[in-house]
Amino acid sequence: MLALGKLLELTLAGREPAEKTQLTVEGVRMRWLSEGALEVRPPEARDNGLDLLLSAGIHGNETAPIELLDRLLHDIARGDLKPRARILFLFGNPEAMRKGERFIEQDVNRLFNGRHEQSSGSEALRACELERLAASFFSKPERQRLHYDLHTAIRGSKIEQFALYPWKEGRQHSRLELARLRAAGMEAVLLQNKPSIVFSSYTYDKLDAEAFTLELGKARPFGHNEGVNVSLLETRLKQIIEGTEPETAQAGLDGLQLFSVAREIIKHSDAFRLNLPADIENFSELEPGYVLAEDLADTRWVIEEPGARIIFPNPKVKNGLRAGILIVPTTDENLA
Ligand SMILES: O=C(O)CCC(=O)N[C@@H](CCC(=O)O)C(=O)O
Ligand SMILES: [Zn+2]
Repeated sequence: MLALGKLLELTLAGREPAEKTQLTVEGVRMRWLSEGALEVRPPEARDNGLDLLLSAGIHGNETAPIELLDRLLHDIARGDLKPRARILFLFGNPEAMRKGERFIEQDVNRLFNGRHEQSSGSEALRACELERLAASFFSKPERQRLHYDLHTAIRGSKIEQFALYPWKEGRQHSRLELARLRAAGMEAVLLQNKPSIVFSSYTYDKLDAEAFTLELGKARPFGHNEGVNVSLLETRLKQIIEGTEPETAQAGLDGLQLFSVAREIIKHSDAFRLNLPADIENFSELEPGYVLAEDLADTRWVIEEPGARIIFPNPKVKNGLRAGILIVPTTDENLA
């Protein structure tokens, strides 16, 4: 296999490849751009006009998505997968991946859309570099732009695989993209309703990509991901890459559950308390009247919304950041 197919090995070893560009037997050009960043370009005659950004390892301990991208890259480097799309593979936080940690000093996925400029340190620099790499990749006009930022969650989930769909003023969420996600195994989608500082929001908002964060299961160390079943997603990604994706019937969304954000729970101070068991699962329902969280100055987060559920509860985040999202079921009536 071509050395550049071993991007994960290079990244985990903190090594730069001797040769920065290589051609597969199929004439596919692989170009190492920077640590954890590799561009794949099909021969011009085979290029179908899709620019696909696949990122993982934004959180260094979320290894199932990293292993998935590694498998795809190996297949391309061996000539077993024959891309018709241009692809950018990104491993988001190499330093944290090497240490098996979510992040080192600060969460890279809270540093996009301008936030890295108000910060310092290696993770702020990395967020800036990821924005630059994505912007340069998505700078070609008249091409379709798609970004999947792959994650696994800190805790177990009543709904294992789901997507978060960013928001932008004046832009409608696409039914076709949701149908594609359903075919890729996603069981639910959270339709965001305000701007955000995560990577997929940056590529959606600033680079006009169709962009999603995908949650694929629970985070585990490398080699321990047999419980994370990514087979449907993997099949779909291979089809997208090879341009052989079957048409998706978009009318009914095939049972895909839709949610919207009711409220983001923001931790304001060290006095913040989240009144949930440590092992609570994502998508657990909370009854109206329940005091979910308390903070300084008698701030209380009381559930008011019927059908409310919690995702990503995390009282350990830094002050000023999201310590959970309260979501409610929604319908497909506003989809484009
Ligand atoms: O399990 C958790 O608490 C977090 C899992 C995770 O990393 N989720 C992403 C979601 C990004 C988004 O809002 O689109 C994150 O929190 O960065
Ligand atoms: Zn993550």
